[in-house]
Amino acid sequence: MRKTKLNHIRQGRRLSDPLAAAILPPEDESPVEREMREKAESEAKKISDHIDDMLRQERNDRKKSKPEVNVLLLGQSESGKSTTLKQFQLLHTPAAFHAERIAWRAVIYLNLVRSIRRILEALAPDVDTIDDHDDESMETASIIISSNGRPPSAILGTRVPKYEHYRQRLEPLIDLEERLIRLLSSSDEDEPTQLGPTHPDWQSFVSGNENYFPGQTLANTNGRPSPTISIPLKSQTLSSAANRNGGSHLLSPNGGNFRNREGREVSVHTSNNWKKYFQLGNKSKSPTSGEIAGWWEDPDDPVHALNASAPAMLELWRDPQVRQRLREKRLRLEESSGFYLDEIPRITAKMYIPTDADVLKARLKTMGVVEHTFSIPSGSNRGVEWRIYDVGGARNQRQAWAPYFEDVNAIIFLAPISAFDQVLTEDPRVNRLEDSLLLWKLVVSNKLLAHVNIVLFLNKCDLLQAKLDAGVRLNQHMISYGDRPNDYDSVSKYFRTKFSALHHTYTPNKERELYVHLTAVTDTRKTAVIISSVRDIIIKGNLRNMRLV
Ligand SMILES: Nc1nc2c(ncn2[C@@H]2O[C@H](COP(=O)(O)OP(=O)(O)OP(=O)(O)O)[C@@H](O)[C@H]2O)c(=O)[nH]1
Ligand SMILES: [Mg+2]
Repeated sequence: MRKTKLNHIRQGRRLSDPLAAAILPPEDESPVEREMREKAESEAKKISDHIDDMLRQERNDRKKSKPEVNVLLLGQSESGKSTTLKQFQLLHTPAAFHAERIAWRAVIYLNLVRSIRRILEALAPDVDTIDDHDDESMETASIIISSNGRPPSAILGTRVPKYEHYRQRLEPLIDLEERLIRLLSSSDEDEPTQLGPTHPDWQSFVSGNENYFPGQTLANTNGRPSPTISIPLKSQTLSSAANRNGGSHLLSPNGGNFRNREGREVSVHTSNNWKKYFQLGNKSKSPTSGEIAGWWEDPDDPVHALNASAPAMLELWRDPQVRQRLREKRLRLEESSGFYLDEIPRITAKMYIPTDADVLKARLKTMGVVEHTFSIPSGSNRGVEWRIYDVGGARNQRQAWAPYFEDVNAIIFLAPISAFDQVLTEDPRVNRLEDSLLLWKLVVSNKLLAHVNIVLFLNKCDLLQAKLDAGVRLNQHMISYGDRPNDYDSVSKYFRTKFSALHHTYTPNKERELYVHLTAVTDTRKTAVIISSVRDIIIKGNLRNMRLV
C-alpha cells in the first residue's frame, strides 16, 4: 500500500518538482535502509524544530525588548546639567547613587579647598593690581562688572590685617589640593589616555584652544567622544603633573603662592576611574592586619590634612573683616561650591560621609559626554529604557553635541537665570545670560531637532531669588528690562516670556509645544516632581508618534 503511494508521488513529482523527487527515498530501499533513513529524518526534524524554536524566541525577545528614549541635557557650563542627571539617578537608581556617595568625598574636599583658596586670593594685599578679567580660576565667581569693567570696590576696601596669619596657617591646603587632583586623576594602566604631557594635544588643551576636541584623540565611536571630566587645577599642579609624567614644564611652579592667578583645568576619565581611590572598600582593608578599617584610620587619607586645617578655615570664614572684603569684591561664593564653607566642621570631620545634598552640590565640570541608562516601568509591564546624555557645556565642548542630535527624542535645556550679572569663564567678555539666550536660539531653530520635544529649565531660581533680595538689579545688566519691578515673580516671568518668544519665532516646527519650568535642581523634592512631569510629557507627547506607548 505504502509502496504504491510512494510510486504514485514519485511519478507525479518527477515531472513537476525535481527537488522533491531528489530527496525521495530510492525505489529499491530495503527495510533496514528505510529504518536508518527514517531515524536520520527524525533527528534532522528535531534539529530543525529546535532552530525554529530559537528563531521564534528571538522574535519574541525582540518584540519584548524595551523601547528606548534618548534625552539630551543641554545648556552652558554650570547651568546644572550634571546636577539634573544626578537627580535622575537619585530618583531611578537610588542604590547606585548611594553606593557612589562616598566617592564624591574627594570632589567635595577639593571644592572646599578651592573656596578657601579663592578667599585668600581675594584678600591678598596687592590683588587689586591684577585685572579680575584675567582670572580663569574664578570659575564661578559672580563679579558685577561696573561701567569701566572692574568692580568699583576692588580699588579701595577693607584690609584684612590677619591675611598673612591665615595664609601661613592654610598653606598645607596647597599641597592637599594638588594631592586630591592627583588622586582623582590617577591614571589607570588600562586606560587609553592618561593624564600628562604625553598627550599630543596637551599644550593646546591647557591653553584653552577652541579647536581642541577630546574625541579626536580618545576612543571614539560614531563621532561620540569618550567621556571625561575636568577638575579645576592651578598652574603649579599642572607643572607637577608634567614632572611626574616625565614631560616638559608647561608652567613653572611658584612656590605654592596662594595668589597664583592662572587657574587651569585638567581632564580625567569619568569611567568611574576617578571614583576608584575614594570608594569604600579600596582603602578599607588594613595592609598590616588585614582587618577592615575606615579611611579615617588610614594615615595617608586626605581627610587628616583637611581636618588639621579646619580651625584655620573656620576662623577665616567667620572673620567679619574677611566677609566684609568679600562683599566689597562682590565675590559670591554661595553661587559656586562655597556652600561647603558653612559646613566646615561637618565636612572636615574624620568620619564624614557625604549626604545626598552634598553630592548634588559637588561641582565637577563635565568634558565630553556622559551617558546614564535606566529603566522606568510603564503601564504595560515592558517599561522604557531611558538614556540620558549629559554633555560638557563650556564653549569648547559644544562641538561634541551634534552627533547626539540624530537619535534624540527629547532635550532638557537648562538656562541658569540667576547668572544675569555673570560672565563666561571661557570668555569673560560674554554675559552668561546672553550666552544662554544665544545657545537657546541655536537649539530651537535647529532643523535636525525640529521634531524633538524640548523642555526648558529656567534654573538656579533659588540663587535668583537671593540675588534679587540682596538688591542686585536686573536692569543694570539687561537694559531692556527697563523699570519693571525687580522682584522674583516679575523677573522670572520676564525670562520665561523672553525664552518662549525666541522659541516661538525660531522653531522650524510651529506645532511644537514648549514646556517651561522654573527650577532649582539642587532641590531634590521639587525636582522629583518636575522630573516626573517631564517624563510624562516626553513619553506621551513625543513617543506617542513613535508607538512606544
Ligand atoms: N543653588 C543652586 N546651585 C545649583 C543649581 N543647579 C546647579 N547648581 C550648582 O551649580 C554647579 C554647577 O552645576 P553642574 O550641574 O555641574 O553644571 P553643568 O551644567 O553640568 O556644567 P558643565 O559640566 O561645565 O557643563 C554645581 O555646584 C551645582 O551644585 C541650582 O538650581 N541652585
Ligand atoms: Mg556637567
